[in-house]
This record gives sequence, C-alpha cells and structure tokens, in this order.
Amino acid sequence: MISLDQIKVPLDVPQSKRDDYKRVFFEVTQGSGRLMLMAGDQKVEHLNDDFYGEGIAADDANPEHLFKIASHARIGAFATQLGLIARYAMDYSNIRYVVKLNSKTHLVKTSQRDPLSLLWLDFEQLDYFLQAKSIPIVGVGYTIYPGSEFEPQMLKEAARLVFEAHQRGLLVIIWAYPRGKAVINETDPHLIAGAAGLAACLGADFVKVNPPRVKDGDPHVALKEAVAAAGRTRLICAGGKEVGVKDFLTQLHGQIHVGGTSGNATGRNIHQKPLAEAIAFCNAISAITFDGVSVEEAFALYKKS
Ligand SMILES: O=P(O)(O)OC[C@H]1O[C@](O)(COP(=O)(O)O)[C@@H](O)[C@@H]1O
Repeated sequence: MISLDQIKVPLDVPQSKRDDYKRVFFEVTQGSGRLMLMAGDQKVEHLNDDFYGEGIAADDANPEHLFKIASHARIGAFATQLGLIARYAMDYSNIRYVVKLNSKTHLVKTSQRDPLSLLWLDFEQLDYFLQAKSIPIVGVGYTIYPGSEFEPQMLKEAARLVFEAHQRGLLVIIWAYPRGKAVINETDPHLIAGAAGLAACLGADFVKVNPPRVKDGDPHVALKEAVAAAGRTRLICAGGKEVGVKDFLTQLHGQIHVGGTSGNATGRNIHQKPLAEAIAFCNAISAITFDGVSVEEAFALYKKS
C-alpha cells in the first residue's frame, strides 16, 4: 500500500490540482500503486475483429457490453474513446474513465505505411466534460509508435497532452508500441525498454507495453530492463490475444512479482467473455493487482464468482 503523501506529484500539476491528482492516483490504484486498466479502445484499433466471431461471446457484439463489465466489475479504470463515453456514460456513471485521445484502425498495414495515430480531440472538448463533472474522468491515454517515420508528430502531441492533462490533475497513460518498417522485432526486450524510457521522458504516469518475447529464459525477467528504464513512470503490460484464465493470471502474477510491473491493461481477455465471466475475470485480475493474492487465490475467486 502507499499513502497519499508518498505519491510523487509531477511538477506540471499546478498547486491547485495536486490534491485532485493524488486522489485520482489513489482511487485508480486502490492505494496499491498498481493499475488494473480495462482497455476498451479496440473498436477502432481492431474494428470488429475483436468483438465478433468464433470464440467471442455474443455479448461482445454490442459496445454496451464493455460498459456493463466496467460498471459491475472491480477495476481501476476503463479506457475508451470519448464518443463512446458520451453515448453510454449517462447510464454508467460509476466508472472511472480514461479517455483515449488518439486511435487508428489496423486497415493500413505497416508494410504499406508506417503507423500514424493523431489526436481526435483537443482539450477544449475534454474540458466540456470535466467542467460538467457528470462523469468521473480520471485520465487520458495516447498511443505512440516509436520507430514509425511519423514518430515526431506523435511525440510532440504526446508531450503536450501530458502537460495539459497534468495541468488538470489528470493521469496520463501512454501506450508505447514500437512499430514501423524500421522496427524489426516489436517484442524485443531492449526495444520495449527503450519505449518505456521514452514514455518516462514524456512524463507519463503509466506506460503500457506489449510483454517482451524471449527465445529462452523467463519473459518476466526480460521485463525488468523496461521497468527500470521507465523510472517513476509505472509500467503495465497489455493483455494480448485471449488465453486461458489460469494462464493469464499466472502471466500477470509473474509480470508483477518477477518483472516488477505496476499492473496490466487488458481488453480482449476481458470483453470476449460473456458478462458474468468477464466480471469475475476482472475481479480476479484486480485481486492479484491490488491485493497481491496468489494465482490460486485469484483463480478460486474467478471460479466462485
Ligand atoms: O498491438 P495492437 O494490435 O495495435 O493492439 C492495440 C490494442 O491492444 C491494447 O493495447 C490492449 O488490448 P488487448 O489486451 O486486447 O491486447 C488495446 O488497448 C489496443 O487497442
């Protein structure tokens, strides 16, 4: 557990917003310093590939499934685009929202053109919701693709976004995915560590990376370089394609307790399940992330729910 006065408030958070920032950080991490983020931005990134088809629960065909899960399960926060929030949050106002401010589809392949994902909105639109105070917006998210020929544009937007968000007492999560014709291996541990350090230089509060892959040895040990490179920016791992529940919980436990990560941001492994199972799965992930329970205890919680 961490106490409020142990939270290092970045210097781009004005004095008037320091308490807001600390409160949001404490709420989102449930006092643990770790983040359990439910990722619901894939309706853009992967269009309907992640939401309809073999092995995917029929519940997932409708975007409201995401909100039903997020509002009934134990999660730190739910990340999605502002348009979906505007359409559903009036019925799901108990969710802590992270607004994903840039997104792109996967239709243009990297082999055709390097990835470029730019801001959809300015903070002026976000301020409309922040001032209305009708729904809890706790942070913003932005994806960078280090190695893309368009990285300068994304880095410039990301740096300004961090400043503007911190000026409002909001948290910032940077999705850092090395990608582009110049990137030979997106899951190389050393490259992922570089991307994590880049997010630290942007001033992010959390950086999300895809877990590194290694030919031999423990992939969780390979995470240590990235966790160290991120410094005070806390590193979390993406969930990836759906795997078995126990395998996922084992992987998460190893990432945290061997790799030293500060949690996880999961999409498909949660929302491709029917509602009851998805909620139970979130609760099991949160028990590991926030309460430090064992894989067996978390799996028992999942089975019981
Ligand atoms: O690496 P890709 O294919 O661009 O995936 C990006 C997507 O993966 C995530 O980072 C995590 O989602 P998953 O847990 O489903 O992998 C999403 O937030 C994001 O939209």
